[in-house]
Amino acid sequence: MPNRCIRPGDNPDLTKERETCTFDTDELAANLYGSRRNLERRREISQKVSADPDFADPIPHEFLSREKAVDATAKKSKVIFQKWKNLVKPEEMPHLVNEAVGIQGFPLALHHAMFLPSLNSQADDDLAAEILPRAKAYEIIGTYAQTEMGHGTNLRELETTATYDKTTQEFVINTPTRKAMKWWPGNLGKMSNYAVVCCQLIIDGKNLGPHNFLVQLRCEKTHEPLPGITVGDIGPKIAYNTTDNGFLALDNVRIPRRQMLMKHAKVSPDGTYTPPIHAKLNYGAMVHVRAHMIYSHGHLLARAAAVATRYSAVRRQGRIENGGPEVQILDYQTQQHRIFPQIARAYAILFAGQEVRDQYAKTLEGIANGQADLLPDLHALTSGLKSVVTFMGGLGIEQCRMSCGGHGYSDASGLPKLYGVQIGGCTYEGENMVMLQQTARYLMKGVKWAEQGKSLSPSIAYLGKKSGKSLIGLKGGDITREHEAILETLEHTARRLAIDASQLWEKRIKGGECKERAWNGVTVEMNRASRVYTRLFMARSFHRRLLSSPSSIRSVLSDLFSLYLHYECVDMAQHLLEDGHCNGGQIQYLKKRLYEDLTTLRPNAVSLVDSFEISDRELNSVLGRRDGNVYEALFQWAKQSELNYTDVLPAVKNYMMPMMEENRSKL
Ligand SMILES: CCCCC/C=C\C/C=C\C/C=C\C/C=C\C/C=C/C(=O)SCCNC(=O)CCNC(=O)[C@H](O)C(C)(C)COP(=O)(O)OP(=O)(O)OC[C@H]1O[C@@H](n2cnc3c(N)ncnc32)[C@H](O)[C@@H]1OP(=O)(O)O
Ligand SMILES: Cc1cc2nc3c(=O)[nH]c(=O)nc-3n(C[C@H](O)[C@H](O)[C@H](O)COP(=O)(O)OP(=O)(O)OC[C@H]3O[C@@H](n4cnc5c(N)ncnc54)[C@H](O)[C@@H]3O)c2cc1C
Repeated sequence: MPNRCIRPGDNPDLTKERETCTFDTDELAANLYGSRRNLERRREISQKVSADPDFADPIPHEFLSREKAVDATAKKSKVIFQKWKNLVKPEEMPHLVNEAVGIQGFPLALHHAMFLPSLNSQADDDLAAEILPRAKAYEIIGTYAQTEMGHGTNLRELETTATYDKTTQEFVINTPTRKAMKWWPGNLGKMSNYAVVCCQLIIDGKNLGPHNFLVQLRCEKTHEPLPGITVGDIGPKIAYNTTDNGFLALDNVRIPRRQMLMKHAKVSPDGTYTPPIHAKLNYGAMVHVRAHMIYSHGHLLARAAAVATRYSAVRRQGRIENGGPEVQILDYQTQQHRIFPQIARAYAILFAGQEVRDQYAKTLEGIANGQADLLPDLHALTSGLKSVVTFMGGLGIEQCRMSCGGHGYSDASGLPKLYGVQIGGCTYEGENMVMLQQTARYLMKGVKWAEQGKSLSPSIAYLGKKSGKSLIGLKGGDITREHEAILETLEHTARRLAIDASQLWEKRIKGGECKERAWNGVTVEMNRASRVYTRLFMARSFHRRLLSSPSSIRSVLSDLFSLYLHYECVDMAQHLLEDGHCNGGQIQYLKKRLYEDLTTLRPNAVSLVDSFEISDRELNSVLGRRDGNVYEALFQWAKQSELNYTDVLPAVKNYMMPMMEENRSKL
């Protein structure tokens, strides 16, 4: 079944790859994006962005200074949020932004990712009615300022205060120390004129913990900082350099009482405090991003896998047997072992990302109706997924980069930037080690509920099941039964690790340690349990997708799922072996199956990444271009380096030439 990416003039190796494809790449892409219509819209947006002169790049971003890159990004963002705003649906916006602007951030990133969601879910009706229409119409730009120079993880110790003044019915917002400055919030430095600022709420001298407040930072007319406000950019970073992550100090800035976000927690004019229905509803914007970043991080890995796979199909280097032409590097088993699991993981993450977004929407609906009972499960799942996916994605992108040899190290590959953006996710929205512990807290409760025979939510239902013997390798040639056997083994392992961690914790408590110190003595094991819980969820989610897929793509998805399961199990072999649930022979069997999967998937590798349906513009990689004509493109790309504007650089003229001249004259 030919892949529809084939076009005349393409690199012949890539064309051959696409001709040997065994499935309909459009069917898989439509399944990935939800429907044929969504796929068509995705293509339409890509084509229209490419054709819009307002989005044209005179030179690639990689060659721009930070200031110029920020400028170009702001210019394009204006086009998106004025000219294009009504041409796309909200759910198409992330694709439009990726396509038009790229992945390093843009002036309205935090406005969309956190400012609007905070206001939507936490502002009371009056404040929402006043501010939301203005924010949605982009009359103002906002961000989410929570992290401080001294505290990011431990929100209980944030130092910024909002002290209620009953006499004027105002909050006084203050930054008491240098390290209490807000530090890191995206788009805070230069773009935003408003922010949701997280402060300790103080009433009558009593600290009621972190709450959110809407604060105007800059004059709406001049954009100058308002009195009492010190604000700016924190400087260059590994990536996200078109984002103005910022600092902010507030010197006793007064805001009206109604600018506290009071949908859940409330302060009445006389200073009476009413707590929310769930203590952590103030943390809702973080759950929003965690729930959405899974999918977007899956897409980052998908891009890297697309670059590495296509490039490995056009790159020829060395021979496997003597004689004949040099081989495509994609034929080396080590190359397949590096790249194919990344393709499978990218699909797995995208599928899980879609499921968790749906779960988030349901939870939000419940909260709107006064029911927060789905929140703990969602918080545990998003915390685990955010941690596992960003780490897995970072490792995967780095594998893809290394698999492209020297050219992978060049910005022309697009891979270094992808890596920088991906690993940012290990830190933001809660450092991974910290978030895994949030998941572990929930697992520990789950273990107890299971012991007590209580009902368990779907994501931890496995904690209540009984383990049988692992049937890996004992299910004959039936792939469906093999998948089930592996999933059951993963369930056993996730359950066993959670129970072991719980017992280790209890043992320390019984030994005399307080709960918290005992916890710190077992967190490595706790986090291990959280990771396996998360990886089990991802495997189950992929399996659900496989079972519901149309027959036209069932076979290739099943091959991919097999590789995914075999790879994950070999990667986690230590956990499978530790309690004797699996034996060495079963791990050998899984490895053998994995190597078979590499061979099975080889003919479909290029087509599997074509089905990610990432346009050349969005991919932004000379090595990953759809037509595979990389060498000429590499030279054309390098010619644009600013060092090539002149043959003899001032740096050479001013320093190197005189040095050589002086040294020559000494002889
Ligand atoms: C154009 C359109 C674009 C659309 C874009 C949409 C999506 C965007 C996708 C990508 C984003 C792109 C760009 C954005 C890039 C970067 C943005 C980054 C932003 C930030 O980083 S914001 C700052 C984030 N900061 C953190 O995450 C801090 C981490 N720390 C914490 O969360 C907490 O301090 C803590 C670790 C959870 C501890 O808090 P604490 O109050 O001490 O609580 P505990 O005692 O540990 O727990 C008590 C109890 O509460 C439960 N809990 C904790 N948190 C939550 C929560 N958020 N929700 C629900 N429940 C929660 C916890 O489980 C405990 O429960 P128990 O039952 O066990 O008691
Ligand atoms: C690209 C980027 C964008 C960001 N955007 C925003 C934004 O828009 N708004 C905003 O408010 N913030 C933002 N942040 C800040 C980010 O949310 C914090 O950096 C993050 O929550 C981690 O907090 P921290 O920096 O205080 O790290 P720390 O907590 O100091 O972590 C340092 C180390 O200590 C460990 N550690 C800390 N506490 C524990 C614990 N309890 N148990 C075990 N280990 C622990 C961590 O695991 C880590 O290894 C952004 C950060 C980045 C990198």
